[in-house]
Amino acid sequence: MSASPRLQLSPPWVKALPLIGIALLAVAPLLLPEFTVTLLNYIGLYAIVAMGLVLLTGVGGLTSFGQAAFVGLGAYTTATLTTTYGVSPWLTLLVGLALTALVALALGFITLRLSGHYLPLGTIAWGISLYYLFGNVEFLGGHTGISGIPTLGVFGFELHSGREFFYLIWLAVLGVVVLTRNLLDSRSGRAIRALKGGSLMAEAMGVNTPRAKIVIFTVAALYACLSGWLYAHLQRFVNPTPFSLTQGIEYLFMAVIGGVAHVWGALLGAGLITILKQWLQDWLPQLLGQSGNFEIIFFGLMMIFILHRSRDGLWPILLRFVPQAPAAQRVTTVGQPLARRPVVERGQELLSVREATKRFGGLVANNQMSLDVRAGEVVALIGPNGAGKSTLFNGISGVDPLTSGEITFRGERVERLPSREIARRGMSRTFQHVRLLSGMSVLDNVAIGAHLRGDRGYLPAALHLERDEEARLLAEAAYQIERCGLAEHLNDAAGSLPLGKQRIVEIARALAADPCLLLLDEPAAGLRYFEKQALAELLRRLRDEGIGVLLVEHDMDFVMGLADRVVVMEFGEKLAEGLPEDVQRNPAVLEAYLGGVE
Ligand SMILES: Nc1ncnc2c1ncn2[C@@H]1O[C@H](COP(=O)(O)OP(=O)(O)OP(=O)(O)O)[C@@H](O)[C@H]1O
Repeated sequence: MSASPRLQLSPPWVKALPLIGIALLAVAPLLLPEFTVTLLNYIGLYAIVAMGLVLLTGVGGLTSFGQAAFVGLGAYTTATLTTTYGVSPWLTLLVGLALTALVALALGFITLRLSGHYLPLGTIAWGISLYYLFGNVEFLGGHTGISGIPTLGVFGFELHSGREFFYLIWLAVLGVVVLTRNLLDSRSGRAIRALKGGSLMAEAMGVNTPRAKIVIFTVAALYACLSGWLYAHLQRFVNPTPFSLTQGIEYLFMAVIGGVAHVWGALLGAGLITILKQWLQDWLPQLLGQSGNFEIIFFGLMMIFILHRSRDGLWPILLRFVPQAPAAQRVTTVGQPLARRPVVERGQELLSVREATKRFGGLVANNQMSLDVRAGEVVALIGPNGAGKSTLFNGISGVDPLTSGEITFRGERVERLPSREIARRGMSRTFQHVRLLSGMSVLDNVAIGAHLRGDRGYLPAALHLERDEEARLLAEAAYQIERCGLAEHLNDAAGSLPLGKQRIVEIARALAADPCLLLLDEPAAGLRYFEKQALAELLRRLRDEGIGVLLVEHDMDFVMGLADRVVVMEFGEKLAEGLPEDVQRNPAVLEAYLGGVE
């Protein structure tokens, strides 16, 4: 399958920017004074930590104030093992990374269950705890610290000076940039990007969101550990001060001010804050006539100002002055399309709901509701506002489980399964209130629907060893977009489309999962006449292919012209069920639902 997204050409100099940056970095230590090289070294070290925060906070939406403690873990591990036990620094890097991964997994399992402001508070708690651990444990040198940390040797060449160290630090920065960008540009990356504001939708598409959170938490901690390891061997001395909560806040400043959701924002933020800090530390005491950490006050004010002006930090502002990077042609011709689920024989029962009841406190939103859907039929679920239709959808799809009742999907009881497990069994849905990731392209949004059709994990993604699978996922997404009539919007931001089209994007996303049962919650709302006709035509084609469709819709012409059977709800209960023509003549339905109008 191939698709032809719009391809724009980018000015060659924009494409060359990273290469120009690398060339400048290569010659920098040869030309710049010692002081500037030292400053650049620190910018590199901080940028590595900030990059982790871009992933964790900017993209994943999980705020952490405790990253400095992980930097300390990396620094103290190598400081202790090299000075006390004479272990090779390269081995201590591996030990530090392993230890950090263990600590991050343990802390992540506890902390990431917290939501809202409890999560940042949790990170503050363990950030402070680790800091005091460094200062109070005797064999870690207490507040005096550990000195005499050996230099690093690379291929027999000892890195004694900052100039020599420069290349190692910036190689690490480059590595972290590449890993992060690779990770975000993948199936796993889409799962991570869905965490901020789209967890419920992502789970319904089969994403294991708790796992995604733990992974980015651990990756951010590992970046911090790497930075700490480099720091310890650059300074050759460690004490607890650089790993305090204040430094943790400063890392967050860097990520937020630079551009919290942008990989390059981490570099910008680290550079800006480090240079500003240096400058302010020189000048503010002179201006104010006394010494103190006045720069922190300045950074606080700057943060508030920038967040007022540009919530996404400075990087997006900078981008405005650069000719827009084009939407890359990401969909390519693929040899082998994704495998499809075996088709369920037409007429075979797909879904059976029995006595479904859902209570919200004292309110009974669904009361003893029962319905069936077979393969190759369209069942419409109708009823006045507040009848309980969306609640039933949420119960069936596992998004908000029932209070009681049974749901059998393809012969298996599923009412206690999480939504991602129900999705895995072939049920896919859209939402009444559209749940798209509005800043992401239509292509990426739809590709989330195909999440369960790939299996390459986070590590292959970071190393870009999953390109073949990724190409097939994107080709599938592009095919479904084309099938739903949105090919011209492939690379548009999903949030830029009118609401009606956003609903169609949701259908394409659901179809990308290769479902045997589709739950569509008000798919025709906001569509114009011809768009509704096209949608009805698409749903008829799906029915002919053997897919079962359960549809909530208020547009009666649309429903009656399409549905094979209609189930009517009122006050959470089933009022009537039957063929469209029978339901339309049912006096109870006319009275209660259609207000007695024929
Ligand atoms: N999370 C919730 N907490 C409390 N009450 C809820 C919740 N979700 C739905 N309800 C209530 O349950 C009832 C059924 O709502 P539901 O959204 O399922 O109806 P609906 O038939 O889909 O209506 P509409 O056609 O307007 O979307 C309503 O009274 C609603 O206020």
